[in-house]
Amino acid sequence: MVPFHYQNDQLFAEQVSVEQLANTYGTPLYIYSRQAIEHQFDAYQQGLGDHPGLICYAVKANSNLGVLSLLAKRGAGFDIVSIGELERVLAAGGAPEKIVFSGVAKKASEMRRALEVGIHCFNVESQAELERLNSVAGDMGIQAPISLRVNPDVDAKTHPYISTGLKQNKFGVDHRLARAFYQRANELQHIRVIGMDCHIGSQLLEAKPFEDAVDRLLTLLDELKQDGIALEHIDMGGGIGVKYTDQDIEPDVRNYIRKLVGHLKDRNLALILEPGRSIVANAGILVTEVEYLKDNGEHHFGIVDAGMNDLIRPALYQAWMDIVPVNRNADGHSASWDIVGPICETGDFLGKARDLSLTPGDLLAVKSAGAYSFVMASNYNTRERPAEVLVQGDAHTVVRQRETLTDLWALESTVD
Ligand SMILES: Cc1ncc(COP(=O)(O)O)c(C=O)c1O
Ligand SMILES: N[C@@H](CCCC[NH3+])C(=O)O
Repeated sequence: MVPFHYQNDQLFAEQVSVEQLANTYGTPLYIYSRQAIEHQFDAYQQGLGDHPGLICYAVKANSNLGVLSLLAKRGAGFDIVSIGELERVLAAGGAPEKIVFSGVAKKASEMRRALEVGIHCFNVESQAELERLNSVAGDMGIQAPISLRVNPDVDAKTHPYISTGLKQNKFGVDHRLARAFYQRANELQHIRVIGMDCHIGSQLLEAKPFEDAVDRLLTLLDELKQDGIALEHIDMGGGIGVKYTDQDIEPDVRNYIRKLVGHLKDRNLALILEPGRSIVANAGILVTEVEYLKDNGEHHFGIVDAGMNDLIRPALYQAWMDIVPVNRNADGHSASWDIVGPICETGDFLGKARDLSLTPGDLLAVKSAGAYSFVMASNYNTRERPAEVLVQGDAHTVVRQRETLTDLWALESTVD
């Protein structure tokens, strides 16, 4: 599935010209391909096959209602980390009983709402959270279904900011303390223990860390059996990486899941997964227009109308994201360009040293911008966040309008 491709040197999103979309909706502009999202989600379902389980899309990766609603229609469950994400999923038509709730800082009000709507399970991340949940569920006279997020202390070999399964990370409960945690949870009147969870990090390109984590969890499951605690599911989180650079080899989703399912054979355990990036990253691009070219003899700057406020991954994680011309035929000045934005920060770049041929007015597309891109955008420098458009075949729909300037200060007031 190649959602973005060239026809006569013009970039297309499915069957729609990207230039046409930019002319219609303006830039900067996020464009998503519906087929690409569905294709990736289907790969997860196919990997699962007949094995009981649930693919809970990690809402944080791209929480646009259009994206959530198409996944809900496809049968997806959802992994959420806040009441905001919960309400978004419900607003998009997601089924509450297919929601798992992760996150280290759940408030009592968030727990109450999640219990009220009847989510599938809380991925509890600490002893203190467990006690709070027991008390909230107790006040409501019900039981809260839980899974413990185990921190298996394995090195996911990814950027340190997006590694989550090491003992120095704030996530989950140390695997050495997990058995005692389960024993305690099992004694609590308003807790129903149903699963075991882990999520070791994001943008993982190797299978080994996942395998180490599965081994740790299965050992723990066997110990729990000895304690008379039988679980219904194991949740291996998200984390499968995507190809950003030519050196990246993207893991095969179906094979990965089939392998996982193989580990669970004869164990009577459903498999839950929480993929985010691998479902949406390559289904999106950010389109930006070149405003100015600037050259000091040593450095060539292509100054574009999208900045770190629109797409922060390069600035925050030194992430490399491919930048391509929308019109490959454009006659421009060829050089090794730093593609920089309008924000007053030196770290405001989308890419450095990119061999491109540029003229002011050209359109560029930043690829793999469907995940952790618009969701991390801000209004820094009082800039409206971009519009988001979903393409399906030759049709296109605005799934989020561009903000207007007055939106930006609508909640503020002046003083005398
Ligand atoms: C608990 C949890 N589940 C799932 C995900 C989704 O991860 P990814 O987008 O790498 O698939 C994340 C983000 O890293 C997460 O924190
Ligand atoms: N925001 C990160 C991923 C974070 C994963 C969330 N646990 C990125 O852009 O790569």
